[in-house]
Formats: sequence, structure tokens, C-alpha cells
Amino acid sequence: MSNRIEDYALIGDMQTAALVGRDGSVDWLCLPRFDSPAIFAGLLGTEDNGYWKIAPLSGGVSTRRQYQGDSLILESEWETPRGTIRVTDFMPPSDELIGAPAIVRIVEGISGQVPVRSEIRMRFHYGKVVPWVRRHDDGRTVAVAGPDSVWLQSDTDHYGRGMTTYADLTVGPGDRHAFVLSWWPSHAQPPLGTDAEEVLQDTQLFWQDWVSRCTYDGPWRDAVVRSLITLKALTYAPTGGIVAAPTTSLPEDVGGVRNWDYRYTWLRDAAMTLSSLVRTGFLEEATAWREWLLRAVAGDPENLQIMYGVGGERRLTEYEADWLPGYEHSSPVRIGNAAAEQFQLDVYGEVVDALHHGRLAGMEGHDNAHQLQLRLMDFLEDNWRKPDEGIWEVRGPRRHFVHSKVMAWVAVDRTIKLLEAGPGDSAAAHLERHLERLRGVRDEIHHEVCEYGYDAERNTFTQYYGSLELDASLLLIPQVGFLPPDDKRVVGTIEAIQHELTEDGFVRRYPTRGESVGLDGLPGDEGAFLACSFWLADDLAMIGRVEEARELFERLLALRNDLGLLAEEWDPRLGRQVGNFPQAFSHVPLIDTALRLTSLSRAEKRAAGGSSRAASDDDLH
Ligand SMILES: OC[C@H]1O[C@H](O[C@H]2O[C@H](CO)[C@@H](O)[C@H](O)[C@H]2O)[C@H](O)[C@@H](O)[C@@H]1O
Repeated sequence: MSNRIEDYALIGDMQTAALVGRDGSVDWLCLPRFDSPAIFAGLLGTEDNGYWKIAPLSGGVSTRRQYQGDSLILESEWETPRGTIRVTDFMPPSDELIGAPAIVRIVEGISGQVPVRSEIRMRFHYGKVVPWVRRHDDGRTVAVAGPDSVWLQSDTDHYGRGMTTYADLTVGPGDRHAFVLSWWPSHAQPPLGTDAEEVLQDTQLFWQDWVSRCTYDGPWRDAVVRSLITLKALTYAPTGGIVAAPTTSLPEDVGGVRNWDYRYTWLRDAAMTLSSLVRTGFLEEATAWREWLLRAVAGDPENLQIMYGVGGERRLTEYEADWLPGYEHSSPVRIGNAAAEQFQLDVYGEVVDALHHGRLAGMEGHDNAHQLQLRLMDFLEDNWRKPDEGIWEVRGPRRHFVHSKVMAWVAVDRTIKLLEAGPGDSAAAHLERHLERLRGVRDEIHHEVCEYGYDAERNTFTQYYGSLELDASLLLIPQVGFLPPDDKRVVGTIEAIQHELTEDGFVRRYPTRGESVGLDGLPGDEGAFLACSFWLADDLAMIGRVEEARELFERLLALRNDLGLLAEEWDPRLGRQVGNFPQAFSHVPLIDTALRLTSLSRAEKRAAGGSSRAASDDDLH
């Protein structure tokens, strides 16, 4: 289908999410949860793979669109020669309101008399299965295929033609017509009907209440709040799991093979999300994720996975949906993710660091979290020397990635801090021996990284031991406290990355080899990675190049779509967003950089006003 990735808007109910195009078409919706099969998969194929369009009969894209205030309620307006209409799209937070995931679409006349059409092609199992569609006794339309059914409720009559369900109406000023599409198990009694206007009000209240908890009040409030709402929308409310993105296989390289399924909870992405949430006032979500984590990783740390299903499921078997042509012919479309079976050492650091930030922010202590951290540490002591697949989940051979070792150092360092703050009781001698051992491991990792991961000739850390390549994950070295920002090796690494890994000022993760297979085991290229570009802005600020940092941050903000949403990457050559959308891993560093720059400007103001208190790390938490 023809929408660009940034042409889509996100709506969601904290169990699943949908993408709505500027043309009024819902081209992506998985039911009942994020990782369920899609019922509308037109995004990754053609109209025949499923969509639901509501738009003026004359067609075209909306003239204006926006979210209603700080909410996830989308309003799209069309000005046509016959008059103006507005379509309000949203998903009522299911847990709280109606129990069954549903999309509500309200068509409203603003001026004139505008002919409007609703056009639905339901295709179950990612666009493959044509359901059995019939009219129920109560007037609703029901579509059934296997275990699933969807119910379409509306005050407008529907008719079927060519395996598509239509409704035609003409709307004038003040007219409001609601359409509600809800999922329900096909074996169960029919679901209750929904009062669309009532759930609209409830949904408005839900978002107002949620956003009122935000503690950030700096100059980038709108961008930060939109990112927070997006992160909330990526949270699976029943368990506290957080998906990396609600889509699969939006390409990192349009027309290429770098297409992955992101509808799962990565420990890395979720841990980073948790750190941003606790720093902006959302301790409840952070606590729910910690509970999710403790359940998901329960058992032997040997069996820890780097990602799970939103319910904590372990088996995420990857396969190719060969009936789907892919977004702009980017194939294969992948369902499931083989990276679940990888060994990624950095994850231990990210999880332990998130628990550490949670404690700093006042999250209540949790015995199991404490125990988990110590057990992870036992595992790490035995395993940190092993090569891994690293933060970028490369599908090439395992390596001694420098970032992975740095994050192993982070895990040990934060655990030492936890034990140092612990009670000095009768176990003190045992604790002291444990601490001694951990301090030894921490020193050993540090020494090894500086010895084998640093190229003294070029004054830069490198991608893996002995390699000549750079890697944008090295930008995290000063941010996690492995070395201070003014260390000459840190400054050298930042400058080398700026010179060698940027395109139009935006940062690529690592060099790719175009047509030949590179380090990541894949052919083709990819865009600039947005998270890494935010990290560069952070580093520039940390080494005192604050103006440059602000400039880069503003340029990154300008890449967001008109609704404030970011995909995983930006293709500087094509000037468009690429990769899964919207992506937590892009919105999290946006929040982090905004917090850092805000605290720096406040410190600058205090300094200018004569206060002796300089910017400290505390300002960031
Ligand atoms: O680049 C190859 C890999 O790409 C995906 O991983 C990326 O997304 C993850 C989720 O946001 C993120 O945690 C990771 O750092 C990124 O590299 C994909 O999931 C992998 O299967 C693929 O090998």
C-alpha cells in the first residue's frame, strides 16, 4: 500500500495497537494482543491483505490531523469540495474499560454534506485467511475464522461486495456516526455492545489522568510527553511487558532484507524504557515491568533469554510469511525473532542498571529483585569472558564486542554499589569477601577493555577486540560511567564516530557493506540509527559541546512525523523514516537527551545567577 512509514498514526489500548494512514486506512492491527496475527496487514502487502478505510468518497488524504491534546485519540480532518468532516479514531484502554480490544471510529460532519464510505477487508492470520462474514441477529456484522471473531457495530447499514464490507453515509454539520470493531473468542457468547461516546469520554479521562503524573516541565515538554504516551502505548497492561515496537518487518533498508519482528519484550529496550519512566514520574509502570521481569526470568540465570513474549513466553520461533510481499517489496516478512536464542552479554548490564536507577528513584526495594541481581552476577562472573552477539544482535559470528564488556562492567559495578549500601550485620565478613571478589572482576574487565578494545594509534575504542571498525554503542562509555567524559580516549572515540560513522550528522550503528555480507551477516545497507544519534547529542553535551548537542537534538526532533512519532531509523539519502514504527528505542533516548539538556541549561542559569551548585548527575535523575 502507498503510505510512507511516517504517514502513519498510532492508536492503541495497551494490549495491542493499530496504524492509521493519512488516507484514513487502518493498515495494521493485530488482535487481541501485540504479537497476535494481524487482521489488517495491508501495511506489509496489498489491499487484499486487509485494511479498514473511512474517508470521504472523493478519496485523498486528510488535510489536517492531530492527537486530541495529550492523548492517543487521533483526529483527522478532510476538507473536500462538498464540505469538511472529522474522523476520531481511538482504542479504549481494554483492561480498564470494555474488556475486549476494540477500535472506535467516529465520523463527524463539520460543514457541507459530505458522502463518506467505510470499507473493510478483514483478512485473518496476517492477510492470508478470508473469514466467514455474516450479519448477526442484533444487526452487527461478525467475521469468524478459527479461534477469532471480530464484531462490527454501527448505526449505518453494511453491505458486502467482492469480499469487502462497505457502508455509505452522508454527513452534515453536527452528525456523528460511530463504528466499533471488537475482537472476541469465536466460541464465546457474543460480546456486549459498546457505547462509543461513553468510551470516548472514558478514554479522554484515562489519558488526562495518566499524563498528569508526568514530572518533566522543561522546554521540550510536548516532545517528551508524546514520547511517554508512545511508550505507555507499547506497554502490555495485563503483565507490564513492553514491546520494542508494534510492527514487524518495516524495513531498515527499503526493498531489502533487514526486516524484523519487534512485537516482543527485549530486556535491553524495556530496561532502558524503565529508566526513562522512573525519571519522569511513572514509577507504577516501572514497578509493573520489574514484576514482569522477575516472572519472566524466574529460574536458572543460565536460561535467561534476551527477549520474551509480552506474557513472558520463551518460544518466539522465527518464520517467513511468504504470502506477504512486504512493505514496498521489502521481503521477507518475518514473524517471530531468532535473536531470542542469542547470547547478548550487554543485557545483564542494562537490567542491573535499570534496577539500580529504580532504587535511586525511590522504587520500593524487592527481595526477589535483589536475589535476581546476585544470581545474575554469579552467572556473569563465569561468563563475561565469552564472545557474544552484542547489542546489535548481529547474525554473523560471535565476537568480543567492546560495548558488551563495558555493560558487564556496569552490572558488576552496580552490584558492588548495592552491596556496599547493604546492612553491616553478622554476614559482614562473608559480604566483604564477596565484595572483594566483585571488585577484582570489575577491575579485570576494565583493564581488559582498555587493553584490547582501544586503538591507541587512532585514539578510539573499537567495535570488538582487535577490530579496526567503530561502533556507535561506544558512545555509551561515558554515559554509564565506565570512563569520565573528559578522558582523552572518550573524547577521541566520540570524535572518531562523528567523523566516520555519521551521514548528514546522524549516526549509523556500524559500517555496513552494501551488497556484500558484512559483520552483521546481512547484505544491504541501513539508515542512521536514531537512538545512536541521540546518544551522540548526549556525549557532546557531556564533553562541553552543549550548543552542538542542542543543535543535533533539535535536528533529531525535526525528523519526527507531524504527530511526534519516530521509527527506528532515518534514511538520510531518501529523507524518510525506516524500520519498525513507532520504536521505543528511539523515544527513550529522546526523553533522556531532553532531560540532560534541560538539567544542563538549568545549571547554566543557576551558575549565571551566582549559585554555587553546578550540574551534577543528580540533576538527571
Ligand atoms: O540488525 C539485526 C537485528 O536487528 C534487530 O535488532 C534490533 O532491534 C532490537 C529491538 O529494538 C534492539 O534491541 C537491537 O539492539 C537492534 O539491533 C532484530 O531484532 C534482530 O533479530 C536482528 O538480528
